Amino acid sequence: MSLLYVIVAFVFFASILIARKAKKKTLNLPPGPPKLPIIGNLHQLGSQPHRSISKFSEKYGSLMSLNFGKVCTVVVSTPEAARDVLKTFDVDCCSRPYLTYAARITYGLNDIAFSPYNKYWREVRKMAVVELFTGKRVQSLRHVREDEVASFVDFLKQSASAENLVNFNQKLMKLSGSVICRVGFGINLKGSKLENTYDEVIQGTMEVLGNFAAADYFPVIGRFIDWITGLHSKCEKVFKAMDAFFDQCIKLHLDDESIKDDFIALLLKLEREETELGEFQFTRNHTKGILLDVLLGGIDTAATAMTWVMTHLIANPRVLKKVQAEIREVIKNKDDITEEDIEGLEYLKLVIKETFRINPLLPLLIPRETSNDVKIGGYDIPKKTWIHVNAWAIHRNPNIWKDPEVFIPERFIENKIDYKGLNFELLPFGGGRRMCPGMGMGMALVHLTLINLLYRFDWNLPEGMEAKDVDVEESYGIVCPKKTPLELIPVITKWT
Ligand code: HEM
Repeated sequence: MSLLYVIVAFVFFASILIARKAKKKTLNLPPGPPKLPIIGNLHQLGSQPHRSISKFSEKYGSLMSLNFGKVCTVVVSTPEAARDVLKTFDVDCCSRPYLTYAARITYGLNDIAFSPYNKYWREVRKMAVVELFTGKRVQSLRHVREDEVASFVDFLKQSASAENLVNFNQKLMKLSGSVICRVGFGINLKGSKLENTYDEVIQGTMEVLGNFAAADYFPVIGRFIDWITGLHSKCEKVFKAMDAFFDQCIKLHLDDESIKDDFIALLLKLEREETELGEFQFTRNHTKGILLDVLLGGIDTAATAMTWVMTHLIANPRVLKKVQAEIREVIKNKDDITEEDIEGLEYLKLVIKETFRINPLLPLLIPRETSNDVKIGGYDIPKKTWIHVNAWAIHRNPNIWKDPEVFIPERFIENKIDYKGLNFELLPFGGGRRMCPGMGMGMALVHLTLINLLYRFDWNLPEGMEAKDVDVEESYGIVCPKKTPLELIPVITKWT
């Protein structure tokens, strides 16, 4: 009798497997390069996946299939295909894949950026857009940006007097971190007990999330590999440090109820009011998950964007001269530079756009996952396929951009393409439902800082170096920074 059960079970499972295989065979999947058994195309990613993938897309087209271990992915690399994914079929393509270490660090996906597309995400994203990232809130926090930029300018004056080199990668990260800590956590980092913990938390989290995680691609054995490489224990260590950091920041708020205007105060209010998000009630873990998004989303991005703008300006003296002339003409000896001043600075806006085109900070955005079977461009894309939108490839497509490798802000004079999610040719903030909600906040700091840097100071390269020697190579991580630090000497001017 029991043998009969075994045979029936065997026939049942075998027929499911055969049916699945048959279905897969009849699917019209996007084309892609040949794959190796088990690892698929992982060996072809290289140290800069956005670049290697772009090369394959030139051969296989705007929608291309790749396999990474057990994961099936589709890479999107033209504006038309990006429009399909981010607009026409956005609702089917806007979930996120389960990433093992992101899940741990976000308190079980209780955040916005890594949460799958579900009722919780829809509610929390709505809350964030209405409460945390509104234009009004960005405005109300301008005094923080102005204070921090002013003390950065003081630091630059001292460096200029001593003719010291300033490491932009490092110093702009500090500036951006100080702003986010005040805006998000209500703490003044400088000289505080949390300063060292903060460095450990930020760097550690970026490293854990930027590392290759075998667990995401190979069931069972992947976790073992991560355990051997030390990623697992590193993640646990970083998680503990981060959790302790959040607890200390939250305690400061609970001890002093007069702290009202930052993100923690707002999130604690939602906890107290027992706000409902979908089927869930807003808890401390949600507060911490969202704080993590603010740390990750807010610090590296703005700092790296400013470093890239300065890098391209130094490498292109003609553009630097032109943008400084514009700023000095518009600001005209006004000492209190404000964020509104960006309005009159048309050329600076073009410089920033061109920087985002040539160096999108997240070249493959954040991976998406289909939540239904979907047909795009005549191809079948099954449920649970990962989708990478290769913004880097789109930004360098020679059919859209003439001389795509060259830094030419003037290309945007006639061309009205913008980065606010409506033009699929330029996607530094992504697009569709998952588009970056912190764009206004990030850009406010980028604008104010750049106006100050370019209005008040001239900039010299280190002794013996010329503009043509400036290295514009990027390295790969969760955000793509300049590979070698940008080091410049500030020079006092009559506008300082
Ligand atoms: C120059 C600055 C910034 C750039 C270039 C940038 C870029 C991006 C990109 C490319 C995405 C992925 C979009 C997608 O998957 O389609 C994203 C998502 C996100 N960003 Fe930003 N970002 C910036 C600033 C900020 C700031 C200041 C915050 C918060 C304080 C923030 C919070 C987020 C969050 C929470 C998400 C996830 C959205 C979701 O999945 O629903 N970002 N950002």
